[in-house]
Amino acid sequence: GPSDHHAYMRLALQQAEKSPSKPSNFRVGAVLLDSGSNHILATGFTLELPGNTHAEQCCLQKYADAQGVKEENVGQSLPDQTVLYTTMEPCNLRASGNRPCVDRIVRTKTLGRPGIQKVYVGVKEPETFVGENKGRAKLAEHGVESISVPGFEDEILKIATAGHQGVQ
Ligand SMILES: Nc1nc(=O)c(N)c(NC[C@H](O)[C@H](O)[C@H](O)COP(=O)(O)O)[nH]1
Ligand SMILES: [Zn+2]
Repeated sequence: GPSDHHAYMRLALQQAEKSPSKPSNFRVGAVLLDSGSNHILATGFTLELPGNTHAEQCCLQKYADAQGVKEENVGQSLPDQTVLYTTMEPCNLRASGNRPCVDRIVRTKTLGRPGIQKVYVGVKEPETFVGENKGRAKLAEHGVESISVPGFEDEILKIATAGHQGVQ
């Protein structure tokens, strides 16, 4: 129910606080969850893993590692009712040119596996780096529902932009 969504978004926010601040990205936290059993599959935060990684990407990579598969094939190992909580909506374009998380999420739907069914989002991505993020529509096209979890916007953005120029 709604209180569960708040609890998981709070957990994602706690992950974001672990992220080192960097002026060229946002500090984001994410939680990969089997909503059928309420078992947390993985948590992640921006830059947790080496290689300019995103929070959502770290969740997928960590779970893939635990399952002994490559991240690109992680969809085959995800439980039937997998959802993702992320403090900021998944990126649809990255200034670095690295593979966006929307593509990584869509890629989990493969070989008849349901992959990530829903993405619970704390805030939309600010237009700081790549303009308007239109990833929600792309997720919807591929059957991934995006659901807003309100109430944490100020905290999320404060954490996300720590270390940015001109932010107190
Ligand atoms: N949802 C989300 N999770 C993250 O962990 C993260 N860092 C961003 N940030 C989005 C922003 O658009 C990109 O951070 C910049 O476009 C720079 O791109 P890189 O991060 O260097 O690939 N967004
Ligand atoms: Zn991303």
